[in-house]
Amino acid sequence: MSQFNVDTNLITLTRHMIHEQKQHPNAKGDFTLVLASIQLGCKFVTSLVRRAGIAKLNGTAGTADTNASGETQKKLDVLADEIFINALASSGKVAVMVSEEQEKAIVYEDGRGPYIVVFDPLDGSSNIDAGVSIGTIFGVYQLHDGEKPSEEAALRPGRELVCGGYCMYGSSTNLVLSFGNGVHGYTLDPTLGEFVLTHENIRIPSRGKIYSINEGNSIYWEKQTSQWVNGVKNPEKGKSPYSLRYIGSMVADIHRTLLYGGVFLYPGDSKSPKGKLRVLYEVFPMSFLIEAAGGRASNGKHSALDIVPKSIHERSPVFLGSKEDIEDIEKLA
Ligand SMILES: O=P(O)(O)OC[C@H]1O[C@](O)(COP(=O)(O)O)[C@@H](O)[C@@H]1O
Ligand SMILES: [Mg+2]
Ligand SMILES: [Mg+2]
Repeated sequence: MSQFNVDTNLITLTRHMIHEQKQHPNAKGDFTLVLASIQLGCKFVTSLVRRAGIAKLNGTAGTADTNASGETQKKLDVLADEIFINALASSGKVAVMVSEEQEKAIVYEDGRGPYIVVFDPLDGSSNIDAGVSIGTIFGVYQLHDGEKPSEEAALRPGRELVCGGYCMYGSSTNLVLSFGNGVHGYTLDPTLGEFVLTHENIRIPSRGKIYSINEGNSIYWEKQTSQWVNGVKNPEKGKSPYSLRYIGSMVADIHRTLLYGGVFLYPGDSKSPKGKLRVLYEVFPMSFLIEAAGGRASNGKHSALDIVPKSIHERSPVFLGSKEDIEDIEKLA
């Protein structure tokens, strides 16, 4: 801190990465480049989100196209996808990309690598036009020694992630990530253009007071979900019921869950037995963060990080949050 009460020694994500790189004498800086490209993507998307209404970037993309999950694409979905693909490609270190908005994986067979990046370029699309928080979700894997880049190479359990995170475009832009040991949050200083460490070592409370689920689907729920939700709404005498919070942007709902505790649920139901959220670029990175923060990530039966996806846009039910709450849900399976 300077004599004028200005922190002249800010810990930024870039600085953190350089520090991490120095801890590994054999590191060539490849991962630092990948993360620099993710940071660039997040800053670029921030600038578009902030100007979306003025620059007429709200609304659908205007094509008859839907993405691989059959959802109509918004203009910002398409732009964010292009931004991240270009940024990651220019790092020269990403051999395989899987995006929500691309039907097939993008595979580079020109010897670049060694990373695989899976991402949801813009999460919470339905909230874009209302100015509600949205985000980007990403996960990074490393190709095994001698492994050729391919779409199949991305079909690995979430436990093998080397990094998982999200960027939330809300009242501020927050980048939250983990390399497996601890979860840190950085806030974009719009004047510096840098992500500054603001939330060091985030730990999720072991039990929460909030449940987060699309309750409009309750007529379709399976017994496990109905029983647990009914339980927290109608507690035994002397205990308070849980509060309901549901934004409808996974990034924003998980951000709150990480900071305040509680649960975020997108279960399977009779309408959609596998739920809605996609394993590779929604369930895995968020599960990785939740578990690294001391919480529990489940598909209702076992850790969501142990799912082995068979296709890149596969879905899974997901139950994320405070460890004791999620264990209670698993006991009802
Ligand atoms: O409207 P629903 O069915 O409650 O679904 C909400 C969920 O869908 C999502 O918007 C899906 O993400 P995309 O916007 O990336 O397709 C999640 O962010 C959110 O948790
Ligand atoms: Mg999403
Ligand atoms: Mg999306």
